[in-house]
Amino acid sequence: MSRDAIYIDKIHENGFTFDDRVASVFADMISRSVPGYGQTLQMVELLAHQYAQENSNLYDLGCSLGAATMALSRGAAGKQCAIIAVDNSPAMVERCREMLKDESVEIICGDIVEAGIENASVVVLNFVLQFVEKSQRLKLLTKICDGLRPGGVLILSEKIAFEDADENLRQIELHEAFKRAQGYSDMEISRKRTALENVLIPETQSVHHARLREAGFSASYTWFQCFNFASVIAIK
Ligand SMILES: C[S@@+](CC[C@H](N)C(=O)[O-])C[C@H]1O[C@@H](n2cnc3c(N)ncnc32)[C@H](O)[C@@H]1O
Ligand SMILES: O=C(O)C(=O)C[C@]1(C(=O)O)C=C[C@@H](O)C=C1
Repeated sequence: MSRDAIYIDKIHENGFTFDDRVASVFADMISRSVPGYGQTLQMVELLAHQYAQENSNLYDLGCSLGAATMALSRGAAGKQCAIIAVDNSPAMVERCREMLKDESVEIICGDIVEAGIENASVVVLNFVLQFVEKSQRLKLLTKICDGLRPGGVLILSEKIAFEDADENLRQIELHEAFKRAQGYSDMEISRKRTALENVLIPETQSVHHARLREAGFSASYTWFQCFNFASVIAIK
C-alpha cells in the first residue's frame, strides 16, 4: 500500500479532489484519516449478511477502490445478489476495476445523483454524502429510498458536525490527535484541512436523521461513532 505523503511536499492551490494522486494512496489515506474506518467495513459486511435479500441488488455508491463493495460481496455470499459499485472519479474507477477484476461486480463510472437504483436491499454511502452538494442530498436519499425493497437498508457513514460549538471543537481536536497518532504532521493536517474546506461539508446527526425521514425511511439509528465520524443505518 503506497503511503499518503500528498500534503508533505507542497501546498496544493486547488481544493481536495479524487484525482490520480489521491487514488494512488487512497487506501492508506482513508485508513489513517478516518477513526473506525476498518470497523465500518467489517460492519458493512455484517449488515449485508443481515439485510441482503435473495434476488436483489446491492449498491456501493462512491465506491473509491471498492473496499465497501468487497464487504458487501463477503456479507451477501451465498445469496443471489447483483452488486453494483458507482464512482465519478475515473482514477478511482480504473483502480477499482483492477482490484475487483476477479469479482462479479458491475462498476460504473458516473454521478451517484444520476445513477438508477432499483430492486435494492442494501445501499452503502460510506463517507460520500459529505462530498455531494447540500442541495442534492435529499434528492439522492429519496431516490435511494424509492429504489429499496421494503425492509431494505441504507448504511450512511459520514464525518459529522456538532450543534454545540465546544463539542464541535473538541471532537475536531480529537480527530486531529488521531491523525497525528497515525503519523501525519501538524503541517499535513493543516494543509488537508484547508483543501477540504467547502469540499467536504459535514452536517449534524440530527440533520441527517431528519433528512432520512423526509426521504421516506421509516427509521434510522446511529450504530457507530468515533469522534466526528459516525455511521447510521436507515430502514425503509
Ligand atoms: C471518501 S471516498 C469513499 C470511500 C469508500 N466509500 C470506501 O468505503 O472506501 C469518496 C468517494 O466518493 C466519490 N464521489 C463523490 N461525489 C460523487 C458523486 N457525486 N458521484 C459519484 N461518486 C462521487 C469520490 O470520487 C470518492 O471516490
Ligand atoms: O482527513 C480528513 O480530515 C478527513 O475528513 C478524512 C476523509 C473523509 O472523511 O472522507 C477526507 C478525505 C479523504 O476522502 C479521506 C478521508
